Amino acid sequence: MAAAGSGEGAQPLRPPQLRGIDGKGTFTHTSLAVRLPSIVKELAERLRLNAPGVPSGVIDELRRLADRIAADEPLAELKAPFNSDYNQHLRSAVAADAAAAATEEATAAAVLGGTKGEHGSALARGSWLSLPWWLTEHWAYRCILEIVRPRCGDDFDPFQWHKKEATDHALGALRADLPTIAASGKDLAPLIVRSLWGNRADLSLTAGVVTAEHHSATDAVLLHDDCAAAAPLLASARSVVWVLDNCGLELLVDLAVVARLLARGTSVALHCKPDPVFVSDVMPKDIPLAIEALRGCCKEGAAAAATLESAMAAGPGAAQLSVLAHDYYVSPAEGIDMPSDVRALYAASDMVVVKGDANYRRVTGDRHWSALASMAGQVAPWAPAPLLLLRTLKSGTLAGLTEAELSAGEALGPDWRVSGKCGVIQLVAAPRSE
Ligand SMILES: O=P(O)(O)OC[C@@]1(O)O[C@H](CO)[C@@H](O)[C@@H]1O
Repeated sequence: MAAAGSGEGAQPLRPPQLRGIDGKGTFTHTSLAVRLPSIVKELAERLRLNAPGVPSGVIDELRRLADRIAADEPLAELKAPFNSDYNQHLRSAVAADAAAAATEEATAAAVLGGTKGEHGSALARGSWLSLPWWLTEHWAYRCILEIVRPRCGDDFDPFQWHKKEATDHALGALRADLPTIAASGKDLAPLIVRSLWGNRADLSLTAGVVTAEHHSATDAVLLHDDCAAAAPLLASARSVVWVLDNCGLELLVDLAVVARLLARGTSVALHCKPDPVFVSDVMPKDIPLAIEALRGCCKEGAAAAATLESAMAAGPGAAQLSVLAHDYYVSPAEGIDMPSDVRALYAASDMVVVKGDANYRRVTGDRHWSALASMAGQVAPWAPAPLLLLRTLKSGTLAGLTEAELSAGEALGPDWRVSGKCGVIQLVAAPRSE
């Protein structure tokens, strides 16, 4: 087990983070070597076709970025002032890997009589595949911003066409869902389950191509279900932080569910990304657009939109809706290292709903936990409030399962952890520290 990344000495030991060099054939390797370059290439192509105002130099640079990732080049420090905080993450990771590589090399040399340790020398590369995936994936989106912002403007969202398309595609499924969501009663379990499966419809899984394939949950497998404990806790919550994930069906369903919470008197703070990342992740400007889509969808959508808007304007004493975009959510920081202001907001709420795969990876630190590791005891004992993790499995990190759940997952075939077919509803209720 490796020591905690940037944490202080008192932190418990944690397993290593996922990396492309975990091996050919691993999802992490394929995701970095193939999928990420295709996301960037697809973006370049979309901008060429959809955004005539985007200079051709931007398109060319995006293509070159895709090639650099595919060629597993070493990461270079970012240059734009808005990216300056990120370089510290890179420097720490490179320094930690250089130290680990030196140890591995020495061990391999001693054990193998002078032969170099392959993993050790790979670790020392400081490249897309060798550095922690959690860092390199964020890095790719910072590089994209560094290419587009100077020439397209600070507010330019290169994924705006993806997001619009995902929203348009979602309307049919949404129309079918909204009456059920609007008619939900005291038991919030069905709303929790609906919000979970909204996370299947995600664009980075399909490398930026919008499909309707994941809009239905009929073939989905709920591997771990803490609804029985989570639903009453959510029902009694006075204030909830809701960490959003993707635009499209997921955001639309989540807003409809949030409208139900507001109608019950629960205040909700929506937390989202300040910058465009992971293709379709929600930024503040996407929320009014989603509310408009809800309004135009059907009468239940219009009612939800009205509830959301009046809660945004509500004063003290009424259920309020607020939106916060925080840099934490676009940084490669792990949950254990969350900034103190985010920690305080979590601690002041009765529950934090954490949506999706990437936000789950942040909670686990994107580490190689045993799937049987205890969420509250080992993975996230630092949680300042009960966390409700609603995640479809689209990447390797996983914890908090029972032996039976692990066997059930394994019985589904080799890609059960990454295919988006399985979901988990996990309540992480570590003892509160007050
Ligand atoms: O957070 P989401 O939208 O659920 O999923 C995002 C994500 O799954 O997309 C890729 C899919 O494998 C991963 O890099 C990343 O974690």
